[in-house]
Amino acid sequence: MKDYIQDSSITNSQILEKKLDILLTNLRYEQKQLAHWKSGKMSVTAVPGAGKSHSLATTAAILIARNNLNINKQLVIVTYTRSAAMAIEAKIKQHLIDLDISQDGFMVNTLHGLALQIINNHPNFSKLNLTNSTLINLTPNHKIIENSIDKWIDNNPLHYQSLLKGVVINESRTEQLRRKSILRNEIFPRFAYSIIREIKSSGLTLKDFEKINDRKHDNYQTLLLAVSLYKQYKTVMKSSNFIDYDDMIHEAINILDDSDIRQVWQQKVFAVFEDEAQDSSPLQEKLISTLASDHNNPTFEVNLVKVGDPNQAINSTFTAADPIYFNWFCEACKKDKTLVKMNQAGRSNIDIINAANFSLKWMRDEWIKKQTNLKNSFSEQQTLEKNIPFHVQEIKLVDKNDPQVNANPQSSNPGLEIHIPQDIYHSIKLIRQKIITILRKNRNQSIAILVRENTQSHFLAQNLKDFPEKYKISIYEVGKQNQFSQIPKDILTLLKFMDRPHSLSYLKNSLKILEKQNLIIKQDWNKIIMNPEDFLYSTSLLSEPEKSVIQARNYCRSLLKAKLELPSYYLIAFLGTILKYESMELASVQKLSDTIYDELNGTITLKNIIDVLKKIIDLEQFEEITEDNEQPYVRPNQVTIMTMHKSKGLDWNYVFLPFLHEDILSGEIKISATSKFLGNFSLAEIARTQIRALSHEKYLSYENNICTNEIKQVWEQSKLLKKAEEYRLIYVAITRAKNLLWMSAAQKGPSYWRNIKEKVFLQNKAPCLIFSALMNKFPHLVVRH
Ligand SMILES: Nc1ncnc2c1ncn2[C@@H]1O[C@H](COP(=O)(O)OP(=O)(O)OP(=O)(O)O)[C@@H](O)[C@H]1O
Repeated sequence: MKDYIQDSSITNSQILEKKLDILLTNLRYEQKQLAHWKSGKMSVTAVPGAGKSHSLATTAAILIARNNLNINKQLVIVTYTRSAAMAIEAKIKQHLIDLDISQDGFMVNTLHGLALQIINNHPNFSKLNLTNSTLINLTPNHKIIENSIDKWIDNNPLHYQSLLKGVVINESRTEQLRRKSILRNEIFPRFAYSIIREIKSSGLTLKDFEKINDRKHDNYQTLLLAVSLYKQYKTVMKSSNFIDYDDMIHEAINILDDSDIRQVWQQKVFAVFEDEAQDSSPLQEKLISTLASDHNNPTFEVNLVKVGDPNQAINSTFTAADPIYFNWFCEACKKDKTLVKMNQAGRSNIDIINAANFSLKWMRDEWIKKQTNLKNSFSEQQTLEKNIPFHVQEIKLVDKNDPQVNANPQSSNPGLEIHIPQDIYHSIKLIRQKIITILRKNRNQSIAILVRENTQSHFLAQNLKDFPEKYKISIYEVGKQNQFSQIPKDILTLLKFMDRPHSLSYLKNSLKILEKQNLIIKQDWNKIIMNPEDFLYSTSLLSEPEKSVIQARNYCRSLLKAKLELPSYYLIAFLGTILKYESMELASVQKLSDTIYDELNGTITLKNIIDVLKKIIDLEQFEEITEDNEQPYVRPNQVTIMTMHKSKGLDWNYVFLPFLHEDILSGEIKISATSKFLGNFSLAEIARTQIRALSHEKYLSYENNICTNEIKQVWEQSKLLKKAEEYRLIYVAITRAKNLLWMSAAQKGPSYWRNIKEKVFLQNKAPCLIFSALMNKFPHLVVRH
């Protein structure tokens, strides 16, 4: 390269062309198809590790250079998390620096960031007044949700009664009180939270919902309940002058309805590239396809490229994302011959690739088997077959002379180990030995232990805590860092209780936090605190409660005593001690306390503290103190402990997947015992499945029975979708490993992972189904201990 740069007869544009050629040559054949995109719609579906992010960044740089993109004509890249946006932006910038061209021909943004930019650019056209409104981060316990529920109950007494009645008839007054408390404080908040997000992202309007009025409904009229609660929420939000994150996307779409504004944006946008497109929703689709259209020729093909892997969709059971939209986009591109498949991946060793390919095929076959058992009508069966939530894909090794250094790394030992330790402590012992051996040989290796739940991360971290000192190996427990964001919310909950101890919900929420911190024992609080007064100040007329209840009561009483006895400026620090926070968490508590008192500027009362803290939480203004705010998940000589969900998009040399047990990885939706009077299902999940089905109807040419079927059938459907997502989660985890994938399912483990102390009772555990299938497929790699 240096030769031609120094050759004075070569012009700058020739040098640029040469550099672009090199960039292109360094892509694989499949990746080049993306880099050759010129206009129109294209879909790229790629196996894990195929280089989606890598080739997207290279393609962006080539397009920016070849089309002279600049601040007035930009390539827009949309991703789903801020960290992914930052990573892609850094890669593109580096290419542009190497190419010696300006860096303003592109923008990388999350969808919300993009929406905010549109709103801010046209403040006079926006109905949302971002300066006078409060942007809230919706949670199930948010006051707005509580208010919406209360209003809905007042306005819909008959519908409410039918829910209270449930399917288990019990008219006793105590039972009625209990049900009221559970509906109001448990079922409705979760229901409202999930349907609000689902409806908002569904792309459905209230008009769309009107058409379901005449259809048959289930006994609880779940869909109608969802829509009327949603309407109530909108009214309450409006009257409080609040907006939520999804309002911003709606508002950006509304602003773009204006033809002049649309023209400005469509002329500015060269094309839109969407990364992780399997996580898209109809609302997002609407915004980006508007931006990607040609203003002068609206019937022309959109300049839209979607890149994703449908088999890595792991957000659809807790957000409104749904891989089905990406699949449909791929189908459309296939017809137009603009579907690109990237099947070669250089990330992993061949044994890991074989395990991943086998797992995916097994998952798909299993799902089809289950689905066939659920045979509905013929037409439904056909639709379901078309919408199998696993894409047929096989990861292939890269060719010889691949541009990736050390592609498909080889090792003298197998790249897959399947262990069956005696119990979870034995698993830890094996993991410890293996890590020490790996890093003794080569300190440059990166290692991750991926688990299903944060409680398991914590257990692992506790059992590896001597590593930094004894073996000079760093331990990074990711969940622990993230728990810090919970600190202000937990403190607020306790303060609210201290302010109004007779509020049933405040008391219950506080008990849950004490429970989460392992300070008190988990129990059915609905029964115990039905009357807060009795619970807090029991009189001798009432029978002596159990020890565990007394313990909980003492904690609550000490909170109330602190309110009376401590100066207000000391309350937050006091709560940090009560909750037994550790050093880094306590530093965050101190920072929080300082921030609040600075804001209050002298007038410190409990009520004022609560008000300021609420504002801080709603505006997400508080940044906790963490060991490293950049959260470097992949580092040499470090063991990163995190959940499988968080691991998406990352890779490590060595990946450990311990505790692969069926009870935790079955994908069963857990229904709390207290809510069973409604039936053996989750009302929130029923509504989500129905809303999704209705939203799919917009793309299908016929009515989708799922939204009006009997609850039993809808529930079966919800369960299947959840199971499919759980399977995909394991697929994501498996495909993170480069050199070695170490899997285990111990024969004995705890029934409950929270707060595992020495000598906890262990019970027999069944391995999860995929683990058993892998054992059967690769018996020579199984180590029984
Ligand atoms: N053409 C290439 N030349 C060099 N390295 C490459 C090439 N393609 C991919 N890689 C490397 O392969 C690894 C995986 O790439 P990348 O992370 O882009 O894959 P991905 O498809 O986005 O993965 P995932 O599906 O897991 O998110 C990275 O280390 C990347 O640098």
